[in-house]
Amino acid sequence: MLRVNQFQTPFPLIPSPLVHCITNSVTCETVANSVLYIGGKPIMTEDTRDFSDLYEQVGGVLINIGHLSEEKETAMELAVEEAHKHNVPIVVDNVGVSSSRIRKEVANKLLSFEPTVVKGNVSEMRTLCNLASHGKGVDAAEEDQDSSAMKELEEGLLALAKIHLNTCFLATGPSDLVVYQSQIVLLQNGIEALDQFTGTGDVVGALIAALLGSGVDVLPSVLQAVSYFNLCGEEALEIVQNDAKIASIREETLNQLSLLKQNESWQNGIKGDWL
Ligand SMILES: Nc1ncnc2c1ncn2[C@@H]1O[C@H](COP(=O)(O)OP(=O)(O)OP(=O)(O)O)[C@@H](O)[C@H]1O
Ligand SMILES: Cc1ncsc1CCO
Ligand SMILES: [Mg+2]
Repeated sequence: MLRVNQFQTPFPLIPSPLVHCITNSVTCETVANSVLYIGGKPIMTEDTRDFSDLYEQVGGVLINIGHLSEEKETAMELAVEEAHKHNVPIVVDNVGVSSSRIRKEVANKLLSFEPTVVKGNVSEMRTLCNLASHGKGVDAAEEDQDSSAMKELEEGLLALAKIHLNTCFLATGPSDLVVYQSQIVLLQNGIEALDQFTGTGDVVGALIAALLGSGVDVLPSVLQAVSYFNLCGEEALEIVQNDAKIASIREETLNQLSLLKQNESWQNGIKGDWL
């Protein structure tokens, strides 16, 4: 069992981290607001002329490959270089990597920069491990979520983690697999509805970048950001129970991002195990 008080709560985020996000325009606004709701400061820019000044202030960076273009690819590489120069933690979200060769090329190039965290849903992370993936577009497939597929993914991520010693790998889904060096954790919070509206994975990536940006260590940042988001979903379902329309669950999950952290014992709800 994961001991819930093993890690100090990261909230309030002090100092409030500036989180530079290069992300997709589908969920850009939701991602920016989510960073604000948990106490960070988002800035969404892809104009490389901003970067050298900006990185004097940036605490964490999110690179989400959901919407690619050649210009964006260049911006992503420059942002990662600036981040390294300034010792800024980097989160890479491999959105849609199972669905096109160019996304896989970009994902592999970004991985070679040794990001702090590399994430995706289970199908996306299978692609990164060179395992067969049934992911469709930006969504994961059920076939990639059964126990034998998860075991295979665990082994694939362990092998990647042996090569990339400074990178923590996160595969999200009904259970979330976290592999960092030789440590493996399986998290179990969340609700099914979190896979029924878009951008939940994008938000989780931004929350991780915010926690890293306020100085939280790598493994606690990943475990707490995923669990916090999923507990917000659980709270939301309780609140809207009698009106369980998907957009209401979405809205209440986002409301909970600013509310749940006011409960000092929010971590008591975390479910997970070291494997
Ligand atoms: N069936 C489920 N049960 C519980 N939690 C879930 C479920 N599906 C997803 N989640 C949670 O929702 C969050 C996003 O996971 P998901 O794997 O759907 O990301 P994603 O596919 O990258 O999302 P998106 O592309 O829409 O941004 C994670 O915190 C995950 O734990
Ligand atoms: C639907 C979609 N397409 C590209 S990015 C995105 C949002 C989920 O990440
Ligand atoms: Mg999803």
